[in-house]
Order: sequence, then C-alpha cells, then structure tokens
Amino acid sequence: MTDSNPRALRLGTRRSKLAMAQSGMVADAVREVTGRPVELVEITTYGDTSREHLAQIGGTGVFVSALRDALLDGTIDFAVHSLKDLPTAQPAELALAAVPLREDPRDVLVARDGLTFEELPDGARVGTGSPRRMAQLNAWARSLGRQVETVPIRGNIDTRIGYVEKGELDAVVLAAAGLSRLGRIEEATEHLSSDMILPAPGQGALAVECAAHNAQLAAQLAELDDPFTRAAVTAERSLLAALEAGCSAPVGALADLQADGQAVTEMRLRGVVGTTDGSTLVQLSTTGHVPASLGDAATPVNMGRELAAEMLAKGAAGLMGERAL
Ligand SMILES: NCc1[nH]cc(CCC(=O)O)c1CC(=O)O
Repeated sequence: MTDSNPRALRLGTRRSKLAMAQSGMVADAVREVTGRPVELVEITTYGDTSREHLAQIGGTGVFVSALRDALLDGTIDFAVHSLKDLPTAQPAELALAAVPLREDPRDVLVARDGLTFEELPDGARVGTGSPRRMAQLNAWARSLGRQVETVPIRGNIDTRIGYVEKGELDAVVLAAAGLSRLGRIEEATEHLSSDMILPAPGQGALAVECAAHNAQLAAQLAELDDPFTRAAVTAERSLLAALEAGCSAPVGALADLQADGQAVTEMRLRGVVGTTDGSTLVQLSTTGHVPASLGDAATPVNMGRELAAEMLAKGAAGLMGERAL
C-alpha cells in the first residue's frame, strides 16, 4: 500500500488464548503483505459463553457466527477461524480469502506419566467429547483387545490438560495445531498416527474471511493463501458436506499431497465414519491428480464427493445417524 496514513484493518477475534494466538499470527502476516496496521477487535461468541456440550448446541458453527455477523455489519474487516470450526456451506456474502499453510493436522495424546495410547491400562479414562475421536479411539482400543472409557470434556486447552495434571483423567486428546500455537506441543506424549486416528476435516488449517464485496482486501489477504493446503481442505470438506454430516458427527478426513514440482500433484484422501463405541468403522481412501492450477477446486471437490458416495454405499449413513453422545 502506498497510502501514507492508512486506516488500521480491524481483525475480529475470539478472546480465547488459542484464538488470540491464531489471530496474532495472521495479523503479523497481514501487516507484512498490506503494509497496513492491524488492530484486534474482541468478539464474544455463544460457543465461548455456553456451558453446554458442543454436540447439544449444534456443533462448531457456534464459534463462527458472531464473527461473521461482525464482518457483515462492518464492525470488523476480516476474521480468522479454525477451519475445522467452519460449517461446510460458504455464505455468498463472505469470501474465504485465504487458507494459510497448514500446521500438523494430527491429534495428539497428552497422558499421565508420558504414556502412549497403547501403553494406557485397560479401562483408562480418556477425555474427549468428540464423537470422531471417541469412535476411532474405541476402535483402536478394541483392536488391542482393550477398553478405554471416553469421558466428555469441554473447555479450553489449559482446562483439558488440567484434568490430566490433577489426576482426574489418564489422558486427553487434542489437536496438535492448537497445542503448537500455544507453545505447548512439548506436553504431547504421542502424536497419534493418521493410520489410527484421522483428524477432523480442515484440522490444523486456518480460514481468513472477509466480506465478499471487499474485493480489494480479499485480493490482499489472498497473498496468505497456500494452494496445497486449500486443495487438501477443500477435498476434506467436500467429503464432509457430501456425507451431510454436521460438524459434531464422527467424520474424520485427511488429504495428503505429494507435490512433484511439475504439472500435477498426487493427492490421497482418506475418510472415516464410525459408531462412537468403535464397534463399526467405515474407512476408505482414494487418490487423484490435482492440477497445478490449484485455483481450480473441481478435482478436490469431486474426490470428496466420490469418496463420500463410496462410504455411503458401505453403510456410512446409518453410522452417522448416531449423533447424541
Ligand atoms: N474443537 C475446537 C478446536 N478448534 C480448533 C482446534 C485446534 C486448532 C486446529 O485444529 O486448527 C480446537 C481444539 C482441539 O480440537 O483440540
């Protein structure tokens, strides 16, 4: 920007430590690409104040809607969300201006005494309220001939790890990205392999959103976009949307890309749906070639849809009916 005294861009953020960390990182990057000052504007969302379990209050959209309202009424210029918290339908009035380079998408275990999942004793109490995590953790335990007791928990990362520190739980499962952004990744006792636990669609990625009519700002924010991350999360979210699953449904998905520096990139998309008790999982994968012109979302979108169709044919729909925990 050549503007000599530009107005500060207002970045709307939730007040949680994680949201502030994520917004702070994006604010720095936006200052760099626009040359404009960025100020943080705190917005309280229903998801931050409610004590109810996420599955009961309608899933992750609760973290997003207050920020989106502020974008639409012009209180803020742009917002940063955890991409996995975004509903799959993108409102036409809002532009997903950038999906920056993704952090580690995996889940991690934070367990007492440095334990890994396979080292947990039979009957161990593992904190997570996520049906996706419950389904896969229980399936994993079953494959070891063991049981774990999944315990629904809520609260921020400090609170969750606190259950282990206080000895109330043997372990909790969290997203690696959240711990990393808070500088606490060293506390993970195991990075859970995506062969055992597929993350939530979009996990580890951020979404930078602004009003669609603000084309100039959208173009500037687009400089933060990582096309490979965008292709991967587009495929994962397309799978989720085609499964017609709410964000609290037990769906895991992960797309890996192998960039060959040439015209095409090979992408593998894996998806899983299961019953929360882990007795049944439908897990499938597909591979495809994503054109180097990654601006074209057709291939990732189609891969997600096709994999969803195969999963539905294998009975995924019946498993997702089980929404309550
Ligand atoms: N469920 C809430 C949420 N939304 C985003 C993250 C972590 C950051 C990310 O996945 O990008 C978390 C915490 C967690 O699942 O441990």
